[in-house]
Amino acid sequence: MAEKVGKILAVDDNADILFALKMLLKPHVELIQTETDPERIPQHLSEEDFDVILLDMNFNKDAISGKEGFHWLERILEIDPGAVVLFITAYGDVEKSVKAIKAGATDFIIKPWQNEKLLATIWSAMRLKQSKKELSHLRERQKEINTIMDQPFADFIGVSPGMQKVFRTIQKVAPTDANVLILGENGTGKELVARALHRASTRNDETFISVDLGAISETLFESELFGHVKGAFTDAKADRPGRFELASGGTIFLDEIGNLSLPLQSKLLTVLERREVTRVGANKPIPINIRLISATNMGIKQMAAEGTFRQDLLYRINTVEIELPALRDRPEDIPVLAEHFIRIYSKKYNRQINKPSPSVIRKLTQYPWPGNVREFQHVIERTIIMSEGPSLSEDDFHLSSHAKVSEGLELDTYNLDDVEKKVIEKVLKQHKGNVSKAASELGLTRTSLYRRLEKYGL
Ligand SMILES: Nc1ncnc2c1ncn2[C@@H]1O[C@H](COP(=O)(O)OP(=O)(O)OP(=O)(O)O)[C@@H](O)[C@H]1O
Repeated sequence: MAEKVGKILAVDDNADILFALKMLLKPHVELIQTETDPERIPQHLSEEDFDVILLDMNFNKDAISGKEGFHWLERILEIDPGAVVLFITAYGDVEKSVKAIKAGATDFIIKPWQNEKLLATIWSAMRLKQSKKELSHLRERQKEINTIMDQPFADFIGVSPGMQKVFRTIQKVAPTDANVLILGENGTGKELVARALHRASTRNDETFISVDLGAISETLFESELFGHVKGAFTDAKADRPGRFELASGGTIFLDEIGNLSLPLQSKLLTVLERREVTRVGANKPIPINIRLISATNMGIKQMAAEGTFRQDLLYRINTVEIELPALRDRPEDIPVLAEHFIRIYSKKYNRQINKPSPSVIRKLTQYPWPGNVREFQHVIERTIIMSEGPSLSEDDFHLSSHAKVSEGLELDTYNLDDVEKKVIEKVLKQHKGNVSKAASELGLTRTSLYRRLEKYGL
């Protein structure tokens, strides 16, 4: 190792041992701090951020029980739960090493040691510390991102009886760890419900990982969800954890679960039953501890009855169901949502916009909102950008293009899939094939639109 890396604290009552460690480690590490008095450990920890702590198991001369070492291990982990501690003892045996590791030590070094072996153990402990640091850094980032992302839409708006019922269910279910299935059309706020459940759960300090199952291709499914080891396939250049592993301790949100093919449903079911994942190319399963929240806009019970969605998987995921009503079915929410988004976008675009007039609210309430709140939000944003004065008038809201689409649509069938296909074709044509514009018009995300294009072979 050319560059000196890592800071090490070695604690042993035998000064000769410490001297030998210092001589061995000095050429390789950034700092090797030695200490004969374990009472001074807390002070060292407060002064320096050590990567690895080498800790003697017996401090009293002739002691062999290791009790003192265990006491200090406990103290160190109290001060820094992420500390990486290697026990040193001359009396090491299998039983004690197992006990030490159970108590939170990372590994075990037996005196007298072989230099090569000792160095190898220290390097791997150092790598572990590095990944622990990265993980905690990622967690902090995720927390920060969650707060930032939640901020503009922190308010989950809804005064209608339908939404009030949803809020009550969230409050009741969030702390229970029960698997939740969220049902509702596109843009009704399913992801908001999932995040609200996570925030109100006991796991709220941990990660919330959202996976759009509809956007993951069949071939990448396992590697994305369960991870892979280096060399498992051509593009696997390094070990990589999957989403389940990343979500462990926290919540995983599987969006668009109804889009999974039957073979992938079986793979998912196995993971949920065993509560462990095996990275692609590995043979050792990794236990996972997750809260599962799923969502779909499809008629999943119908699919289960028809055999396109596994009944046993449905039972696994829907301990509790939360159904989000479509926006057209909760007109009471239109005025509050309008005020909410006007507040957000007038701030974003630095505009002074008044509360919407009753005639504007009437117009917004009469429109059927096929893309639900997402579409509503886009319309408000677009209208604020295009409007001139502080008051929005009815004419500022251009909702007619949607009406035209449906007016000009010649239907020779009422099969919903065929209707959806026709509407998509029409809107795409209207936007000259521009997927972003078409998606926005349809109140869909680009990914959702792409998925539909694939589904209908467009
Ligand atoms: N009740 C609500 N209050 C405030 N904002 C909402 C509400 N419902 C939805 N939204 C907003 O609408 C947009 C769509 O919501 P979300 O992504 O949660 O819907 P979804 O049902 O998961 O959509 P999809 O099925 O397309 O994935 C988001 O920007 C969200 O913040």
